[in-house]
Amino acid sequence: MDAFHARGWFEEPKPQNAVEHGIGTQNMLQLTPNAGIKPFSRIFNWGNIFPYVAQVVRSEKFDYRQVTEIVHNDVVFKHAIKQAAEQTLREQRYAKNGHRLLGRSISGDKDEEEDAKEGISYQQILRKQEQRAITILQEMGSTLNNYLLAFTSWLLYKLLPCFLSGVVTNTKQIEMLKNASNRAPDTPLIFVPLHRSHLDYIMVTFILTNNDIRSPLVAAGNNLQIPVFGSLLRGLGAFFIKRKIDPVEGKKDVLYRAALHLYLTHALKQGHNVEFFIEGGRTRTGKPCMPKGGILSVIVSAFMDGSIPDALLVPVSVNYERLVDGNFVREQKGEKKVPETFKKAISGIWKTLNSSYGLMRIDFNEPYSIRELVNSYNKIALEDGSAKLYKPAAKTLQHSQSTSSLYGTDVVCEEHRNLIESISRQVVFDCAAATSVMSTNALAFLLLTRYRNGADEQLIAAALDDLRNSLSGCKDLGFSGESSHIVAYACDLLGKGLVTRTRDENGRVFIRPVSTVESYIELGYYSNMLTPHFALSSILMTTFHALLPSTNLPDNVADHATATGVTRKKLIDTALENCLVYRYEFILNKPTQVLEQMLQHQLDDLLISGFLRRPEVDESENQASTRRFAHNLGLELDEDEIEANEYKLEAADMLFLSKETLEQQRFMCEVLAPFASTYLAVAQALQILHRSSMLESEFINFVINDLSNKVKNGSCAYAESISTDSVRNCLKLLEKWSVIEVCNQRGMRLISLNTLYEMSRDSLNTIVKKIEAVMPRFNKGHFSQETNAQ
Ligand SMILES: CCCCCCCCCCCCCCCC(=O)SCCNC(=O)CCNC(=O)[C@H](O)C(C)(C)COP(=O)(O)OP(=O)(O)OC[C@H]1O[C@@H](n2cnc3c(N)ncnc32)[C@H](O)[C@@H]1OP(=O)(O)O
Repeated sequence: MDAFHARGWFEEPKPQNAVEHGIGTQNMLQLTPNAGIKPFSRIFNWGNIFPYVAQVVRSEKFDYRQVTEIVHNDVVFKHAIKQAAEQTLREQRYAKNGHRLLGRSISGDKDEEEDAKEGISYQQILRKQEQRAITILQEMGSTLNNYLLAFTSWLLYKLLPCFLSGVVTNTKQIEMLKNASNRAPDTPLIFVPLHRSHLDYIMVTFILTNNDIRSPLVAAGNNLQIPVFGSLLRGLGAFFIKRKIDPVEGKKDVLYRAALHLYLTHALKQGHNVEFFIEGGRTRTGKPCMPKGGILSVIVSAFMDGSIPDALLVPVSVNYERLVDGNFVREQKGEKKVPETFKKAISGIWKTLNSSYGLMRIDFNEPYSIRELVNSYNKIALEDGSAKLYKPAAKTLQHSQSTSSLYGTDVVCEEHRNLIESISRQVVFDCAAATSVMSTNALAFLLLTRYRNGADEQLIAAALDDLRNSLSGCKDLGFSGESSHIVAYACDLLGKGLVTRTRDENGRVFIRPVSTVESYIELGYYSNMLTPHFALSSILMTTFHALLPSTNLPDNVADHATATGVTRKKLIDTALENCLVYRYEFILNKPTQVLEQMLQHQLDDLLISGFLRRPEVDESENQASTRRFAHNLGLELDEDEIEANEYKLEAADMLFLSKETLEQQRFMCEVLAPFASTYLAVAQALQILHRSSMLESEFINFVINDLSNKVKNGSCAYAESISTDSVRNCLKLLEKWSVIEVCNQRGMRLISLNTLYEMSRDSLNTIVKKIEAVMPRFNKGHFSQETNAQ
């Protein structure tokens, strides 16, 4: 194992500790930058003997101000309490009298008399709302303090090495953050990590604290408010929020919204850094989830209304060789999430301490300035001439509601929504793109896309070499060294539950995935880290094969070559449509990138790599472009000439199958095939909604059971297609396409077919066909010919 290198770490392999420092990266578990600093130069430096104690004692202490009191005294909060009381009063009157009395004023003497007769008291309601406001703030507020941070930090120095071989980060990135916070101390840092594990937020705070950067307040779901741990997290920076902000769909919880809005705004004003998980929870699939906009909208509003001069959004990428919190297989199979409890937390910690998870990699990416983001959004809006410009308020808004955030006007204006959505998609895209690929990601990806039935270790190592070549320059690799060693190392980390390694009588090692549904789903989690990177190529390859005419053309067809090719335009147009199928599954481009251009680039790359073939035309590229130019100008040509030219143009733009790379093409198609299978199963299941609506959860269970049966009887080749998350994403797509309607009845989501699809079976078949277009044609197309030939 000593030849294996985690990137930039194992320059001088040491058997006792697999991690070595490399250029630019550091193992944070071994770094105690403050330990060697003597407070008084003449005194004996005990820091050299107790480096961890010295580190935490000597690290910089900050003034972490409490903000609940400030929020409580804010006039806007008092106004929100009144608003909430009036809302309740109206509801109570409605419950007693129906809409007859809805128009009544809140506090006229006569109305109060009427209310008293019906047993309704506004003053009592107001007192209850005041009480509720205090409870909300108490439950929300963080009690971040230096002493608890220091003690926990010391404990982590001792405990983390028990189960992690290292926490790798780039020291330049830390320097960049320090400089940013020193240069503009009144500009808060907003850390936005993609969420994989509970260790994410622990490590972000640990690294910042130990590098003398202000620890952030972290938005934590209130399901983590469990005994003991809840208070600990609160003292370490957590401020608790409801995961679903409005308990009743369609009715805004104004008081809660105001509390969260004001808590965050005042925290930023008081100089706190903030961290939040923009996906709203840990990814269950290994690939990023679609972002949520609530917290970000408050931060942008704080800049807009002049509460803060700017804020720096720091996208944080986190990855693990082996996920510390176990896996999400149960949830993907449709079983309910087990709630967080004290017992579960303790047993989780115990299990973690007794296991080995390899390396954790954490990257603090280049920050975005909110000010700059808003400016560039405005620039685009100006060029477009369509959207409204966004301008920060001329002076601080102190007593009015925001017009653009959680607590504000009833409808958040569309421009603001677009701005927040663009920023959040940009951040998620960047975080995902900057996430380092770990050895386990690479191995799982190869096993699932190429060697589902297993392969010789040397073959997998050669495939890993290819993968590393194809990733070089565009993805950061969290490992280095000989591929055969990396494969063996990754197998060990994934463990016997996921992959088996057997040696035959000739001493050759054979590696294969364990063939259970659970192991495929878990391998899918590791593999999916790479899936977004190959998604566009996979869509292009799948679309190309779907568009290729039948393989059984008789040889006497007039122009065989043209008949077995696809025009570039047709390929791009159809691929664009297919990209839309995955709109809730992947963020395929940044808001600043044009998807069509990205597809064109990706297609050029596929051509360069020999996945597709260009025609061998009998004219030079120069001649072709002149012809194209003339065509575009619509120069005068006679009919025959036009026809001949168009034919030549089309022939020059044709793309053909490359028989030499069929195997690689198949691998590329395999990347998205499991998602396509899930989507197809959902589309096919829609018919059970005919003339009857169904609870969304029941429908999801139906699809998951259907997929499980298909996997069992072999009609679905991908056990990892059993994915509740992808079923949900597909339902969002169908809702967007107006195929289904989702309505909320007393907190339960009911789905039914829209009228058009209810009336006509043909329309439903069109949807099935539209989704079938993203299924690779392994059984009908050129791949099956290749298989037949073998
Ligand atoms: C030394 C060592 C120490 C170590 C030890 C450290 C430990 C230190 C702490 C531990 C800490 C634990 C941390 C755990 C990790 C989690 O617990 S992760 C889960 C919790 N965090 C999050 O969810 C953060 C991201 N989520 C959000 O921002 C969500 O929007 C919210 C705020 C939760 C609300 O979600 P929701 O109820 O689903 O509602 P959503 O559809 O998002 O919209 C709500 C409103 O936001 C606004 N909004 C939404 N989208 C937009 C938009 N695009 N534009 C404008 N406004 C928008 C609108 O006002 C919207 O209301 P409507 O106008 O639609 O009615």
